[in-house]
Amino acid sequence: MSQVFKSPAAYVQGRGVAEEIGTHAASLGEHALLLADEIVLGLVEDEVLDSLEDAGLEASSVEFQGEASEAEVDRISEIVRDRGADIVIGAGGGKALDTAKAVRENLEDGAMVSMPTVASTDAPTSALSVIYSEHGEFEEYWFYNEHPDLVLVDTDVVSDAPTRFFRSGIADGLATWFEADATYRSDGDNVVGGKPTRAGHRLARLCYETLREHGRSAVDAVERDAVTESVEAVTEANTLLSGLGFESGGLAAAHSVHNGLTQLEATHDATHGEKVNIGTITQLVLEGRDDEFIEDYVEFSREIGLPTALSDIGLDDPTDEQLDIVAEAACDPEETIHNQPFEVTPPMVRDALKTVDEIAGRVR
Ligand SMILES: NC(=O)c1ccc[n+]([C@@H]2O[C@H](COP(=O)([O-])OP(=O)(O)OC[C@H]3O[C@@H](n4cnc5c(N)ncnc54)[C@H](O)[C@@H]3O)[C@@H](O)[C@H]2O)c1
Ligand SMILES: [Zn+2]
Repeated sequence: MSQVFKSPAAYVQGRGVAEEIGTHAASLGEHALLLADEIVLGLVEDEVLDSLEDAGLEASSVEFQGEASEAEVDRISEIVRDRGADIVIGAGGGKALDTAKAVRENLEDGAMVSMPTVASTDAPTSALSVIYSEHGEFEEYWFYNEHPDLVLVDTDVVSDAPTRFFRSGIADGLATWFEADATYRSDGDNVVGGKPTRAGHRLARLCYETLREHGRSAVDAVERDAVTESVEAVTEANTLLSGLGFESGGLAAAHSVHNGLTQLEATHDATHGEKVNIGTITQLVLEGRDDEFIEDYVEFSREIGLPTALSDIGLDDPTDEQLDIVAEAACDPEETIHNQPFEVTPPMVRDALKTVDEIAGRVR
């Protein structure tokens, strides 16, 4: 099978770049529709619509209801068609962006712009949506041929958002390296339909190194709504490097465990990245990493303020039956856990999850 690397056409990041969105989006179409929830509209709507209009585009907005579900995609697609828009701009967290990507698929020759207002996931750059039931359980991935035409990240907006999102994005980015490396070692498939290139693998490594080198002080800065060079570095790692790294590098156990965890309603208040961090530590245990390595990862997670115990993501005293549900879902034949360079079975995942919990109790 061939090696494949894919990416968005353009990536723009910096302080105040929301004001420039019109300049960057002008060549993509004629009528832009901004999709964002009430909170995010309150933050960026005026600025974005003004910038689009100043660049000669027609511009309007629609309120996102919060879940990246098939029903929401259908509802928004109809609004976009009614208005005759040819550019969909998703602004907000991963769910708003994933919904905007799915809506673009329903347009003929439509363009799509990702404008993450939190550096919480690596969703902005990818050509896929993670689709949930209307009640928030993971359902499936929808894959597309086209990437976002533009990804635009305003670091002033990102640093003003609650720090929890920024921490969660770091977790999503840390997982990228372990998953891309597992895929590389197993000669598994990446997410864009091929074998990983050296670029996909090395960008995942650069993501990890950037987060380990700048993560702590970037979190300190964001706690005070400050933008520093470390905040720029971590925003790029969480968004661009993690995005290219996971898609062209490949996913493995950490995200399958995340998907399994979403089966338990008790985890629904934990963010994507928070659940992924439990998935990463589970992957390290599955891989039989030595104690020092795992303890170092757990300690770093703590310093960043990321969950390391099941109770940190809402699972106080989970029963074996609950952990079996998670493990079964994580080992679904469609899951990326099978990119690990060894066979993974549900009992292995259940036992790794229990061990992760015990390690978290010991490593303080
Ligand atoms: N498609 C992909 O490649 C991919 C990759 C990773 C994650 N995901 C998906 O992304 C989703 C998780 O995304 P998420 O963690 O960003 O959460 P989210 O999209 O569920 O929620 C983000 C929340 O942050 C709020 N918000 C956004 N910007 C803000 C700001 N500047 N200030 C204050 N509040 C702000 C929004 O109102 C919303 O409530 C999951 O559905 C996950 O599966 C997709
Ligand atoms: Zn993720």
